[in-house]
Amino acid sequence: MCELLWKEAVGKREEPKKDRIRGEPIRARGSGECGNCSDRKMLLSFLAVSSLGAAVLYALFSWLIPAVVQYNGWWALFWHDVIVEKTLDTLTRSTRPQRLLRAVQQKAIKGDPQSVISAIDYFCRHSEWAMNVGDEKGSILDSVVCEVCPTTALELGTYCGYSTVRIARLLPPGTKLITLEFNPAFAAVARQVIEYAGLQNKVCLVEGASGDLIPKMCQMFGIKTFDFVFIDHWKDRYLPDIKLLEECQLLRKGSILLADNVICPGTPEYLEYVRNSPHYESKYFKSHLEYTKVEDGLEKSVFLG
Ligand SMILES: C[S@@+](CC[C@H](N)C(=O)[O-])C[C@H]1O[C@@H](n2cnc3c(N)ncnc32)[C@H](O)[C@@H]1O
Ligand SMILES: [Mg+2]
Repeated sequence: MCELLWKEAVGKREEPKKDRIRGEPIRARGSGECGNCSDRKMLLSFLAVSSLGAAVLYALFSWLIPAVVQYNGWWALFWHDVIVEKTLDTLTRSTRPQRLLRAVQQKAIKGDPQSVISAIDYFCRHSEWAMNVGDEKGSILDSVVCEVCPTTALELGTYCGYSTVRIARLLPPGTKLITLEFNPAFAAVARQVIEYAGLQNKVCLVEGASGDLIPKMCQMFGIKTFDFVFIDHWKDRYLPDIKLLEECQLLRKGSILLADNVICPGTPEYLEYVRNSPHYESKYFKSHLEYTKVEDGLEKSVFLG
């Protein structure tokens, strides 16, 4: 009986092939083992290698990459702005500003600017990083706007309208914020974000390049000088554009310039200029690159005339 059961159990295995001349079983080449043993060994090594690979990938994505991009500015921008954004754009067939707008429409309360700001910050901390000034530097921006209490205000670089909403919600009645954005797709999203926050009457979003629009401020809006300018467009434009504001006499004694990202990605020529020019008194506010732990800050410069 036992013999029968044993045959039943092992009988289905292939008989090892035998050497035709010597009649001995042929062993698996090189290993000194039978074919089945070597298959099992291969399977085990495959499982070991793939589990090791999975563990390495897990460590990479759950720990190493987040740690590196939290503390290294170059990697943070490359990871969030190139790798993640392009991948998500391709996978979701939408753009980051469109995804950000959807988050606002789903999470924020219409007509409530604070809820729009919170919805964007939540989206950027939990779903996708985006190049808004962010909550940490945003509170410095808020305090400067409150201190200046401007009657004329200009923003260079709107993107999705996050800082526009932050500034406009604090403006005294009757003050309009002029914000410039040269990317039509970003401008279209920003208009919807500003309208969702109920601030469309306090903001004038102009589509176009700062270099072309700054000289037209008087002609377009009858503006003589700006009390407050928030500078947050492409970093190589900071210096030429404040020189343009000076040339067009759009700065008065006491006008305040607040420049974002002076450390990361950085604006060395601009900093050198405002810190060494006798026409400015400048102060650095240390903070972090939006939604990371990388050092960045805002430079507040008072125009002395
Ligand atoms: C860093 S984002 C602005 C972020 C925004 N201030 C915020 O904190 O929510 C910079 C924006 O400036 C725009 N920009 C860059 N150079 C510009 C220029 N010369 N004129 C107008 N817009 C510009 C870009 O298209 C981009 O949307
Ligand atoms: Mg910025």
